[in-house]
Amino acid sequence: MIYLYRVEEKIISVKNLTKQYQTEQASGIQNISFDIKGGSIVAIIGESGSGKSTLLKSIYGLIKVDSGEILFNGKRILGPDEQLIPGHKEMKMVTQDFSLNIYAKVYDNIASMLSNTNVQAKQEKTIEMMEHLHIGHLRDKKITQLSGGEQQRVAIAKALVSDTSVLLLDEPFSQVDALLKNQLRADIKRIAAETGVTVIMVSHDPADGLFLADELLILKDGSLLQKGKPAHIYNHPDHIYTAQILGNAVVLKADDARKLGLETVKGDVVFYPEWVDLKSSWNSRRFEVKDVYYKGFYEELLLERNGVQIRAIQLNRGEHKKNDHVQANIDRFLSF
Ligand SMILES: Nc1ncnc2c1ncn2[C@@H]1O[C@H](COP(=O)(O)OP(=O)(O)OP(=O)(O)O)[C@@H](O)[C@H]1O
Repeated sequence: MIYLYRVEEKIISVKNLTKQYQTEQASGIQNISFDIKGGSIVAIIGESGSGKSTLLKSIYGLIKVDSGEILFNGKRILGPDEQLIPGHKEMKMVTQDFSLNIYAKVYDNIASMLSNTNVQAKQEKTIEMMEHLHIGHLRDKKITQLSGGEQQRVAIAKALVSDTSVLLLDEPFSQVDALLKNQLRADIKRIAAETGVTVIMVSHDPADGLFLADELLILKDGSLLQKGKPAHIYNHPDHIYTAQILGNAVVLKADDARKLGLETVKGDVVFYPEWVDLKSSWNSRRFEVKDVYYKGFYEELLLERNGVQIRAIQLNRGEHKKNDHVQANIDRFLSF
């Protein structure tokens, strides 16, 4: 497959996009602007109702927006009222139901996206795409004979086979278990690198974006809170919500923060549990371990001092137990 776009080139520009639904509460998306580089993986993260699907469908041209515009390589994307078949020919969207012909074979599902003008080219492209997705061995199976993860791969192969530049994924991992999810995330990353396709995905699970994305977009109540590289946003969140959704951050009111000796000029104090350094000690920073939560390869401790509770990570499982006293230094914190 041809590498279609260099990473630095802007493929999509969203400008001041607003869509309000006619409901009593404010809903939809408000005045959203951002650019997407060709060949990158972008994850739109936010809780249910934050406007993720509205934004994704608008980019694809499925929603008539109230104001603003979306440009694809500099050209305005038309809304559903402006063309006969809504959507965009260089983009494909994979929805949660995969939209496959369940009675047809894997090969035919994928090949159906290509024209019959050159039968040999059609065959070669279909086989090449099946190989990219590691589903060549499933070629003659019917969709009903496949697992959820296999169906997902077929859906992605079908979406990518017809020279697609942008793959839109709506909650791609919602139907699969944790083990398969890790595999599919890695697959999407590999396929994007191999084909050069731009991926825009929507997820309510921030771990998807942190693992996969070159850029994260954090949405809340229809507004774009922050956009940037996952590690940057994680370490420098602009909003408390971002720190909470990405890393289950501890949030303390200024009064409570002061009770722990944290001086803040502004309101709330925010830090991630892994920013707390634990030591067995009896000096003034003593916390009581109120509870221990098992998390697999680590434990999370619920700590209390002067009536204020915080959480910390304990990698050395069992080192500090319930009712123990520990020294907890909050190495870094943010003020909001
Ligand atoms: N067709 C519609 N008519 C009225 N309101 C809608 C419509 N579609 C979405 N909304 C509302 O707009 C807001 C954003 O919805 P959207 O589906 O974009 O959010 P989301 O982040 O994708 O949520 P989820 O993760 O639950 O799918 C919600 O308050 C939702 O109820």
